[in-house]
Amino acid sequence: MSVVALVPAAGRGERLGYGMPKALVPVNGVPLLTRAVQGLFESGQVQHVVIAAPPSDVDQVHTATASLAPAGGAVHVLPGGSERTDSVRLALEHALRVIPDTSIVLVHDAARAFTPPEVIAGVVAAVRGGYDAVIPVLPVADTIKQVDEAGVVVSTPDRAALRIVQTPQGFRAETLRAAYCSGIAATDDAALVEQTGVAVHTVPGHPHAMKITTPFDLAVAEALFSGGQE
Ligand SMILES: Nc1ccn([C@@H]2O[C@H](COP(=O)(O)OP(=O)(O)OP(=O)(O)O)[C@@H](O)[C@H]2O)c(=O)n1
Ligand SMILES: C[C@](O)(CO)[C@H](O)COP(=O)(O)O
Repeated sequence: MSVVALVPAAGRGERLGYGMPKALVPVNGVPLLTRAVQGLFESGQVQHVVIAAPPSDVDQVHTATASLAPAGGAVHVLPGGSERTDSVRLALEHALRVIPDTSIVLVHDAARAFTPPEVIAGVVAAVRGGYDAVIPVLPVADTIKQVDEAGVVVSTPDRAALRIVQTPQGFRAETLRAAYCSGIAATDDAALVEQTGVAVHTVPGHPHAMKITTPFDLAVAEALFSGGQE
């Protein structure tokens, strides 16, 4: 079964405010996107990576990542879309068109550049084991409130039933293809699958799989991964 990872990397990184697309921002000299792709291949489970890159940087991204693929695999780079869902859709269409025997698809944010390879392998193992859709999650440490438009609290959901969702999210290729037929947008890929009635299963995530979104997150990553700990 060929495992293909789609890497949405075309975001502008406005909340980070670094002055370049977030995927290209270096942490201790290595761009986030390069780290994310390295982690996917280091899991030992991924043969092909399809990157949805910032449209102005496709050639640069291809040069930086092509040599990371293992023997028999490849890195494919194409221009991403205007929203994350568009980038994933474009990468999925490419994978299904040009990579033979694509049977399992992972979707992994470039912004989750420090995801341990063991988490990636765990997601793949759960799909290989028979689940159609698998996501890595963490428990919620804070109390969560639902509020109305005026910021007034409406309810306090039981946090024992809530999870923080990470990537990679893993799917049988046909399950994700069918979910993307809907044409709607969502903040993660599992939400599209949920709407088709397919059960989405969870496996343990990891704090290092945090999404680099703000300057605070980048500072945390620089402190954690200042060399040697990776
Ligand atoms: N049009 C887009 C928007 C986002 N992404 C990717 O989706 C992942 C999660 O998005 P997020 O962290 O929100 O990144 P940005 O959209 O860059 O952030 P911001 O909203 O701050 O601009 C990132 O790897 C990002 O590059 C993408 O491929 N295409
Ligand atoms: C897919 C995701 O990383 C799961 O937590 C997240 O939903 C991406 O959201 P964003 O709005 O693109 O940051």
